[in-house]
Amino acid sequence: MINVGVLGATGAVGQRFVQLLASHPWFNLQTLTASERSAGKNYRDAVNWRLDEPFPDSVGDIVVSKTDVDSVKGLDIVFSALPADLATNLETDISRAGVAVCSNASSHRMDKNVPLVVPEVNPDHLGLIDLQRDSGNDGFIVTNPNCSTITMVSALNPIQHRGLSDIRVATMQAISGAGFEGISAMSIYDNVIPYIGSEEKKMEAETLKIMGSFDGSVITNAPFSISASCHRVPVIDGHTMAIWVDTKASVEELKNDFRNYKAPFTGLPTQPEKSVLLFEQEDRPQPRLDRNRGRGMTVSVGRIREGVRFIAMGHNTIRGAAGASVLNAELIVSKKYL
Ligand SMILES: NC(=O)C1=CN([C@@H]2O[C@H](COP(=O)(O)OP(=O)(O)OC[C@H]3O[C@@H](n4cnc5c(N)ncnc54)[C@H](OP(=O)(O)O)[C@@H]3O)[C@@H](O)[C@H]2O)C=CC1
Ligand SMILES: N[C@@H](CC(=O)OP(=O)(O)O)C(=O)O
Repeated sequence: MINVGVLGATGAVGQRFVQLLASHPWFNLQTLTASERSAGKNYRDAVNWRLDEPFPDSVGDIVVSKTDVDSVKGLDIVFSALPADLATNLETDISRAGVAVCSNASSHRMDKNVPLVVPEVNPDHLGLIDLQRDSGNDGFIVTNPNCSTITMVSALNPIQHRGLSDIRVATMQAISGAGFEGISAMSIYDNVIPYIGSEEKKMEAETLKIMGSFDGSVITNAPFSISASCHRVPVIDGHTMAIWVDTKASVEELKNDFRNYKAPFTGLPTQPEKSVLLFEQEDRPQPRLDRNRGRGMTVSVGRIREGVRFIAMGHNTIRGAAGASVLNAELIVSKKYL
């Protein structure tokens, strides 16, 4: 078994990590950290469990640790669900202490030697781990993208080989993306908020890195332009987006690409049967009906029309956050980086 911990284990993403790791077949969840407010309490007393899934009793007696390097030294992997300002230095320090960090936080995503990975899209970018290890330290940082970015690149991946240019996207993002205390009911009920801080820049920059090519030493950005407009809507979980792409391929060719798409690997425990699912019905996908497909790991697409325009939707705290990080860790193990 591989010994793992979760940083920020009491938060919205942290609870998803705990749910996914409590009975994971490869990973032994040993350490849970949070703020000084929670440290020293049993996890069951520290956490306000807010997921639909039942609280995993097997981890209830773990005593929550402070979030520092000493608390996680000796673990094989830590999963980070920390606020980005805290993650910046701490993730670096933890990796320098010899621990592999699989992070959800945005702090290191665009660092030159840090892989920003969606396993189905750019597994080869894990090669950057070797460059991080050039300094003689076994630890490293691997990141997963922003939740909207993950949904979009997962949906573009099956059709990227057609040659894409001038990508435009308009998102409709769930409120769980802002964290448990992130947005008040008075702000979002009966409303749409046409602004999510830094989200558009992240979608644009991260997509070009992930869909770019890696030659063993540097990543060259993907050769298309991308323009994003991001909006918060009153949905609990599941980010939906309308995507426009310029391509010479026909609608029927693109539908066949989605129908025939297979992930480039098998056998990872968190991998869904279908990473991308094409809906033929004209009113799907919908977040309430489709976000839990593939245990929250399937990205659903539909309404592919001339233009070319289509809809994509993914569970933002599973496929878009904790599940993405756990799948990255499984890929890291399967590729023998650990
Ligand atoms: N991939 C993606 O797109 C997504 C990424 N995220 C990212 O994941 C991270 C966590 O987000 P989310 O779960 O929504 O946030 P929450 O606010 O729900 O949780 C924050 C967590 O961090 C802990 N924490 C807060 N302050 C401190 C501190 N000073 N020292 C130590 N621990 C602290 C909290 O502990 P306590 O309970 O004790 O206060 C809690 O466990 C963020 O970086 C966010 O941007 C989020 C959603 C999707
Ligand atoms: N900003 C995203 C969630 C998030 O935290 O993104 P990031 O991991 O890029 O900070 C949302 O609100 O839906």
